[in-house]
Amino acid sequence: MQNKRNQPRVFLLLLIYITIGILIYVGVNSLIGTQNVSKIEYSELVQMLEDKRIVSLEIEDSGYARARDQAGLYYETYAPNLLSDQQYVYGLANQGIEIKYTRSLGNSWWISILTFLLPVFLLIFLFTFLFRSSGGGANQGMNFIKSPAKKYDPKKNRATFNDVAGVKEAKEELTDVVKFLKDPKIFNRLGARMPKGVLLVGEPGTGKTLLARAVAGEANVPFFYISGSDFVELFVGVGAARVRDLFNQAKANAPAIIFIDEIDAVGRQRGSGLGGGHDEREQTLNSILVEMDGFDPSIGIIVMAATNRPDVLDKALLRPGRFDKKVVIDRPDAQGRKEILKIHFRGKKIAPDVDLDVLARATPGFVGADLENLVNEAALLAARNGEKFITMKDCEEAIERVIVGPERKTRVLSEQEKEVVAYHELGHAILGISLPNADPVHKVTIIPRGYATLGYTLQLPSEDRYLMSKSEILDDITVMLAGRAAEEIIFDEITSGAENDLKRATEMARRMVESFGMSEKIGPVAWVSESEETFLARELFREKNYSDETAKELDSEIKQIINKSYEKAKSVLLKNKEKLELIAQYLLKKETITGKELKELLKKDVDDLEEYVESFGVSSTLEEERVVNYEYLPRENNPIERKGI
Ligand SMILES: Nc1ncnc2c1ncn2[C@@H]1O[C@H](COP(=O)(O)OP(=O)(O)OP(=O)(O)O)[C@@H](O)[C@H]1O
Ligand SMILES: [Zn+2]
Repeated sequence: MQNKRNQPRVFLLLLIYITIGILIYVGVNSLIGTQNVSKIEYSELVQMLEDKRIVSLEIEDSGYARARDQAGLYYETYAPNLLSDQQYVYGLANQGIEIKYTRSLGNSWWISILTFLLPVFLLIFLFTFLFRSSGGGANQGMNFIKSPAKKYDPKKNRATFNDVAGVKEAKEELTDVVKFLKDPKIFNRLGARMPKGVLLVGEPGTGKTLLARAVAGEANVPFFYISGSDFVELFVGVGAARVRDLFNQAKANAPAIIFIDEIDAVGRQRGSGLGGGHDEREQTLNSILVEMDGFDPSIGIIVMAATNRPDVLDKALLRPGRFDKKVVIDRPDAQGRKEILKIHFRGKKIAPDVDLDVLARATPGFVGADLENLVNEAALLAARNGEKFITMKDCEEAIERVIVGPERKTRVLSEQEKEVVAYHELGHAILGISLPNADPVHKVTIIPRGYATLGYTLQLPSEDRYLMSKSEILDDITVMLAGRAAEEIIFDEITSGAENDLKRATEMARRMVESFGMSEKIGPVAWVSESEETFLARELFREKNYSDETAKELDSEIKQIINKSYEKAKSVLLKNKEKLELIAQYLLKKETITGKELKELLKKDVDDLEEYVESFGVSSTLEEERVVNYEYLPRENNPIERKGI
């Protein structure tokens, strides 16, 4: 957002140098040199010499001659023969004319430019050198070492947790940080160790910056903001000096929060830059590490950093004592989006037909920034149409504008697509819960992420596993196939959405048969030699160490494993079909269900479940919402009183 801010400053400085150089050069030249010189022909010079009007003659090695007459006026002409014709010059000297030979520089312009550029470059070099060696940076009085960090005073422009919605878990995780900043001493007395660094991980626009500001606001401490891309500077060493300065500023204002946005811009794995080392970035990163190790946590400084690429970060950043606390900020679910919309509709005039539930449901995949954008667009549309209130129609049009807008990276699904995704994901999740050897289900969501994933079921193994038993692998395969199975059961039609599932399941089954020796019919034989282990190698060489007959057998075994697993998935889902349908309705409304919740839902009998799902998010909340909606309106503008809107 505010990157590259300092590059222009350096260029400006350079420009000033050069301009001053030119001015001085031109000025001096015109003052001393050419001021009163009149150009004359050689013959005129000879005439003047013969008339004895000339008192002195200056002959340049370039062949130019400058003469001064009795009145003190200068004349210049090109007279190369004065260089060679020593006799003539000697004669002139004898007449009492002062003769001077000089070296010329003045007449070749590039040489003149060089003569003033050289000192400029020297100066620049000197500056660079100073930056590298200037220790504390802040006190050196040089302005552009000073970190461009923006300081937010907590009193002005304060954000609190009330300004951030849809990130309940993240807020909960950060309450400790707030408590710590409010009173660092208590924490120290209790011997509790606070993290020095908190890494906020989330996609762009999910509110990482806002959340960090809210932490500062809640704790009532100053907030120092800088973006990783600000550090990327022209001169080596500036970034590192800025880091030191930033930390010094924060320490002087402690307790405080330092927020480094886009930390991946400087925090990428070292030595991974294309074309070898990236000195400046590495130095900056190093100085961040040094500063984080250096300060005493008891003074109350928390370094927060935001990224959407935690995978590329240098491992050193994530070590204990650095960014060892990680807070993930997901895209908001329907409820979260409704709350975010509420925040941004605050203080705006909206018509009673605006239904936040409907808007929230129509915007899966939207992040906070998108929703803010939506509200702004709607307000603009209302203004353009000359309306007094933002209507539902404005909002709907605004959604479209945001969707086609240049910044959005995800697509919004149609109602029907959403339904398919819901059943598909629930298929995975229900099997994941029902099968004893499958990995526990952490959550199911139909919130799209990027173009590629429409929804996903997150399974987390309960422990790190190095060995997998046959029944575990079989259950895994069944879970993978259950998405497709659910689609088939419900819609009697299958979609392309299961492509990746099928690939993974088939690959797993192939390895069972060919590498793990887990097929009863074929027995404990590894049919794939080591060099062929990888898929790529198999594709490339296609040479087998078994006969065609064996190949057929292997293929049929693989097919059998897949088919059996698929039938198993189908039978489990068929047994739970009613529940599947009810829970799918629930998932469509809620968009994300945790594994724990899903387990409990599955335990309910069908009637209870039906009641539960139907009562979710209907009438009561809608009514509540209407009341809240009206609250946004100043009383005199309340549309209830103003008929005809
Ligand atoms: N959870 C939220 N609640 C309320 N408003 C939000 C939320 N998330 C984002 N916004 C709005 O979107 C704006 C942009 O969010 P913010 O800059 O904090 O996102 P970010 O995750 O830091 O994005 P980036 O990675 O692009 O810096 C915020 O100023 C706020 O108005
Ligand atoms: Zn799937």
